[in-house]
Amino acid sequence: MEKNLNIGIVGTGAIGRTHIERINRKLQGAKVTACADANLDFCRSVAEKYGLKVYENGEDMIADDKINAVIVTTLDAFHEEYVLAAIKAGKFVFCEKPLAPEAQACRRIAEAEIAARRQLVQVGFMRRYDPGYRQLKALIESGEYGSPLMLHCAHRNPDAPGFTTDMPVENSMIHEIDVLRWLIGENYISAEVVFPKTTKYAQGALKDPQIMYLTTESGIRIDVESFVNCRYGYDIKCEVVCEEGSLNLPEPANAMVRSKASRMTPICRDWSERFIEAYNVEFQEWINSCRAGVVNGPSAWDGYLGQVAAKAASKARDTQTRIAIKTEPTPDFYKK
Ligand SMILES: NC(=O)C1=CN([C@@H]2O[C@H](COP(=O)(O)OP(=O)(O)OC[C@H]3O[C@@H](n4cnc5c(N)ncnc54)[C@H](O)[C@@H]3O)[C@@H](O)[C@H]2O)C=CC1
Ligand SMILES: O=C1[C@H](O)[C@H](O)[C@@H](O)[C@H](O)[C@H]1O
Repeated sequence: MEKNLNIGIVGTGAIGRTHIERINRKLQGAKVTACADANLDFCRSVAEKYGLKVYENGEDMIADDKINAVIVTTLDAFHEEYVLAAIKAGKFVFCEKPLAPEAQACRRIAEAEIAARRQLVQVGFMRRYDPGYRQLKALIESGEYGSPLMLHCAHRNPDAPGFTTDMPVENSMIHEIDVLRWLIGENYISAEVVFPKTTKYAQGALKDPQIMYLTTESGIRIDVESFVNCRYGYDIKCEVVCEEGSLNLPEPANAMVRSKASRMTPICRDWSERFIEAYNVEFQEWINSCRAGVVNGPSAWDGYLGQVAAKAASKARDTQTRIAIKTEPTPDFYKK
């Protein structure tokens, strides 16, 4: 049996700490043993809590022979440098979404991986590991309900302090962009974004809600509502309308409470709660695959395809026109 992984994490912020907690206190086969972060003081406090070694910079940690695998949970703008450092060091690297804010940066990472002749990168598109989305994929692939024709989706947050109009597509709906392409097995050919009436709860100039329309190669029409100030909870919906049936993403199994002549079923408050099982499955499978020497989760090319679509949707939003989504042919290196 392969030895346990010693993982180094760059980025001890909100989601970085949830990943340390799940790997070191719940999952098997690996431990986060080291960390680095631009905010060194806070990084030290996290290291003290979990007994980690602190590195003053991420590159030194990544290069250390004692580190077998890397997790990147910094702000988006710094993903590329650390992912490239991990590839250069020949180490498996899990990078939270997005792989990088610009599609060309994702291409640079893919080219570095191809040059290294080893697939080392996995991108944190955790919805592919959610049991509900996996059920939907199995139902579609069964063929029992005919072909998908339309998808109706919603991605709602109770609130989103500091959100600006450019964020719903590239920070939030990037999840739908990836998971829906995985779900139906088709690439996108165009994007549009429209603005319904803005809620009074939108801060500053934020336009909220927004609706993104995607069209796939075979003509499937997808609408994704992003409503980041819905007030009532964190609510994710996905309906796949097929020729002979409608397939719906299951709600999390929260107990219904009957009290005072009423019924109440709690709704999740954020993604860490709604997708807790997806994150755990995602990381256990990543750990297992790293120990086996072959990673097979969302690749750097998936990261590139997602970013190209997201940038097209952003341009559609800013120009209020339909924008074509054009990607480079998939390199043989990434063909399953
Ligand atoms: N998969 C998912 O559902 C989610 C993914 N994310 C992604 O995770 C990443 C982190 O998000 P949060 O934890 O919410 O942000 P955060 O702001 O809480 O943490 C980011 C951390 O990065 C550190 N940092 C910034 N620049 C750095 C640099 N140059 N070198 C090293 N460290 C640096 C900051 O000091 C901070 O500790 C983002 O890319 C975000 O898109 C975030 C939330 C959910
Ligand atoms: O990555 C995420 C989370 O997973 C949520 O789904 C989004 O609403 C959030 O904006 C984003 O940071």
